[in-house]
Parts: sequence; C-alpha cells; structure tokens
Amino acid sequence: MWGTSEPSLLRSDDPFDEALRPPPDETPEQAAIRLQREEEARQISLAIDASIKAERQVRKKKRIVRLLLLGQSESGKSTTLRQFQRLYTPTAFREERILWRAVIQLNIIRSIRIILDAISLPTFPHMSPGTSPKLHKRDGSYRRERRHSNGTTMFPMNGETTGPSGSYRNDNGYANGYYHAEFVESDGESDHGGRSDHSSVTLYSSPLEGLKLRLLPIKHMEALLVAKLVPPNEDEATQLPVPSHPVRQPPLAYRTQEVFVRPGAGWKGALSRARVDSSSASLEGSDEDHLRIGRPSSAGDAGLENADEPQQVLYQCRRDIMALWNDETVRTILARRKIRLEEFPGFFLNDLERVTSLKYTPTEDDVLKARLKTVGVCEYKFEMEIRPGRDTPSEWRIVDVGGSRSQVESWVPFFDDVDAIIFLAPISGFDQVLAEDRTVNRLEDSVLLWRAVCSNKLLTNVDLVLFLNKCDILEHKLKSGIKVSKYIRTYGDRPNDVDNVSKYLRSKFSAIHREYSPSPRKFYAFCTSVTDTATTAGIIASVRDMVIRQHLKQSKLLS
Ligand SMILES: Nc1nc2c(ncn2[C@@H]2O[C@H](COP(=O)(O)OP(=O)(O)OP(=O)(O)O)[C@@H](O)[C@H]2O)c(=O)[nH]1
Ligand SMILES: [Mg+2]
Repeated sequence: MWGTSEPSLLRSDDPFDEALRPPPDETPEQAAIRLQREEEARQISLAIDASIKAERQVRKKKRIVRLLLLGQSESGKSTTLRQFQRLYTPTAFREERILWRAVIQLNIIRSIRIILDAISLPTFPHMSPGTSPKLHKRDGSYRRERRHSNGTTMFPMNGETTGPSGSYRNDNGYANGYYHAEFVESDGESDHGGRSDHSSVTLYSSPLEGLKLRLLPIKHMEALLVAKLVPPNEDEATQLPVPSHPVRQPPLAYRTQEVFVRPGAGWKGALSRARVDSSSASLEGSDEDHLRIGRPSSAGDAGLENADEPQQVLYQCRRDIMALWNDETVRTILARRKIRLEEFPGFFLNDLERVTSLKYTPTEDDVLKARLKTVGVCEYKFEMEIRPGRDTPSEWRIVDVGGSRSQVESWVPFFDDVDAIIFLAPISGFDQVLAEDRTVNRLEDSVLLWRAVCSNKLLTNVDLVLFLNKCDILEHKLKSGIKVSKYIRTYGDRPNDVDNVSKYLRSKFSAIHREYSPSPRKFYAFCTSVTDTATTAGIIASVRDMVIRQHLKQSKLLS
C-alpha cells in the first residue's frame, strides 16, 4: 500500500522511485509537512487494510446458502418458496398477504369462467333444462378414442382402450391438462344413427341462464385484474400460451388462458404502491435489474385492505356465484365432463363466503393455495429471521424458475454455485397431460426432467432433494377410484392407495438417481403436500439442516 516514507526503502527499479523522491531543494519545513502527510496516508491505508480483513471475516462467517427449485410447471416450486418465506421471514410474509388478494380474485374468476364455459357448451341430449341429468351415458351416444403419449417413459401408459362405448381423449382435456381423460360427444356418424345432438338442448334455456347473465360483470373483471397485476412494460407476460403442436383443439375458450405474470417484483410492485424497504427481504430478477424490488414496508400503508373494484364485484355477485357452484345440474355437468375443479390450482370456491367478503384479507394458507405462474427466473434473498444456530449461514438465496417446457433452457446458468436442489415431481399428475404439450403425460415429463437433472455434470457435487409432491391430490384421486395401473402399466396389481403408489414411485425416482448420477451422492426424498403448512414445516426444517451441513462441508473443503 501507500505510505512508504523512507526513500531508502524504495527499490532502485521501483517505478515510483522517481515520482516519490523528495525534491532536492526541499526545506526542513517542507520536509516536515511532507512526512506528516505521508504518515496520515499510511494510517488511512492501514485502516483500509483492517476493514477489508474484517469484512472478509464477516463474509466467511455469514456464509451464503444457495438453493435451487426445479420441476415442471405447477409442480409446486413457488409454493415451496412461499413456505420458506412463511417460516423464515414470517413478518414479511404476513405483510405481503394482502398483495395476493388480486391473484386470488383472478383465481376465483377463472374457476367461475371454467364453469360458465362448461355449461355453455352443447349439453347432453337427454338433459332437459333445469333438471339434473343422469350420470349414465345414453347407449351409443359416445365414442371411445384414446391417444397415447409418444415419448419414452419409465412408466408406460396403458395402451388399451377401455371399452366399446365410453370415450377417452387425453389430448383434449380441460384447462391446463387437468383432465387426462374426457368424455366426448359423438360426431354423430356411427353410434347413434347419424343424429347429431349438439344443438338439441343447451342450458342456455335453463334457469342457469339468468345466473349466467348476472355473472357477466365477473368476466369483465379479469382484464382489469391482469392490467392491475402486470406492469405496463411487461406486456408479454400476459400473452396466452399457445399449444405447442396442432392437436385437436379443446372446445373451451379458457383452455389456454392461464394468466401468468412475472413473479415478485412486477406485480407486487404494481400493487403495493408502497415505500420499499429492501433491508430484510428482497426479490430480484437475477438477470434483470428492473425486477429488483424489496417488500413494501407495510402493505397496510398502501390502503390495499379496503375493498377494491374486483372485490366489490365479487361481493355483489357472491350469492349468484354460490348458487352456480352449488347447483346440482352444474355439478353434474362438471362431473360428466370430468372437470374436477377442486384439483385445479388456485381453487377457492369452497370458501366463497369468506373470500368474497368486502374485508377479505388472504390467510397464509390462501397465499399458499393461490396460483400465479412463474415466468423467468427469480432469486429470493433473505436473512433468516429465525436463526437456527450461531454458526449457521444466515443469508439464503432461493432461486425459483418457471417450469414450463419453453423455460427449461433458462435453468442451466443457475446450476453454477448451488448448494442444493429441491426437485418437485407432482405425482398426482399420473393421469394428466402437460398444458403446453397435450401429448405428454405429466408424470412422464417429470421423470425425464429428473433424469436430466441427475445426469447433469454441472450438478455432480450438488445434493438432490426430491419432493414427490401433491400427495393430497393423489390421495383424493385414488380414493375417487382412479386406477394408477391404468396409466402406469408396470404398477400391476399393487394396492391402489397413496402409500403404495408413492412408495413405488419413490423407488423408481431413486433408481434413476442411482443409475444416472455421474458419481455416487446422497439422495433425499419426501412425500409432500407443500400447501400443507404443518407437514411441510418439518420437511423444510430437515432440508434446511441437510443443506447447511452440506454447505459447511463444502466450505471446509474449500478453505
Ligand atoms: N393441493 C395441492 N396443491 C398444491 C400443492 N403444491 C402446489 N399446489 C398448488 O399448485 C399450484 C401450482 O403451484 P406453483 O407453486 O405455482 O407451481 P410452480 O412449480 O411454481 O409452477 P410454474 O411457476 O408454472 O413453474 C398452486 O396453486 C399451488 O397452491 C400440493 O402439494 N397440494
Ligand atoms: Mg412458479
């Protein structure tokens, strides 16, 4: 550093020698001033050296943990991130709840639109207005038709058709692949004497017609909410995803209309209109500075807890929404069309009284249930409010990525410098197809992604944690009689219950890990329902301890 005052210490070949040499005609007073200045500079230099050393020590002690969340779209990555936030930055999480109200409003409206579209379709011929249709199909009214996934799979789909008269089609399921199988109406050519029943009866002439008309304002709220959630420079985020190849189009208008906004920054910033305090938690787009944002210092300051326009509309329409959702005919149509709304992400129709009230503030569970698709990559940085131990790292960076197929490429740059990966495989998707490619089974897609992650050389030394997620939905499906062996041929005649199915799938994922990992490493697997706070808290605590152990081990290896 600077401050060497003794010319004699300068080496003869030192380039500063000439410059720093005192002038030959220097007076004793000038020499004293020069020496004093040099001493001051030396002191400053020493102070800087000491502060750099101290900073380095703090950084070493503080240690930053980096965790990456991977998995297909709707696998539960962002929900897992929210669980971390809820557990380790509880104040910030609580304060942000109100910002989720707009997302939940949008989720509710989407559910209503699904119902309205479903009941607007030409209905089943034997149903007369206002009556509850019978659940059995009319002889010969429907035709079986089944398509198969054409990718390689660990879990071969059952290729057999299911009989002569029911109907299957897995490429034409309802919104976002929620219905792998759907009864379709015959084109009228074969089974029932060439008569087309499409226009014979619709519910438009039923008492539901009035409900539909009264619910029109709800539909208009969707555009308003999207405008509210998406900042003006984020137009592309509202574009609707287009099916990636020309399969026969699903009949319902909403099929591709999942609203997706960039997570964190954009929509929260737009909504909060609040002072930003990024000191304790911040969300930042890793590669996009404009996404940088802190959390609002107090959501309440923004006045968001008051009923806004969408909330008022929901409140005014609440009786009609409830009537629609509880209508026996509607339920029957949904059942017949295999629309199991309860299994949709962002389902709130069983809480209508509460979520449509004027003073509605989302609960923590509501925030976990809300659906907001991630586009791009988002790094959530936080200091743990709860420090698990003295010497443990306190700064965590959790990277949440968009999981749809077109976004998978963007994961790779984040494989560098990562302590652990949580991979989410939603095993309830065994009978569903991808929203973005309706020829691909969701479970099969998860398996292929898992294999790619396991075999990736950049991740050789990264511990992998597998969440076999959505076990609650899996249980619900199995209890409703859906047979796993129908979709996973190798499952054979094992018991069709959640324990056996999850055990079986776990062994399959584990085998892939063993076979494809470039070198042996630890493997942790959990059966999860990440919307469930009680069970997830324990799992996250185990993961946290495991990640910290791994982090410390790596740090020691490096030091
Ligand atoms: N019932 C249930 N719902 C879940 C579970 N995990 C996630 N969800 C819901 O599924 C939806 C999708 O979850 P997200 O966390 O948004 O999925 P993601 O992986 O981030 O999806 P992308 O952002 O599209 O990549 C949300 O509405 C969640 O509340 C679960 O274990 N059980
Ligand atoms: Mg997400």
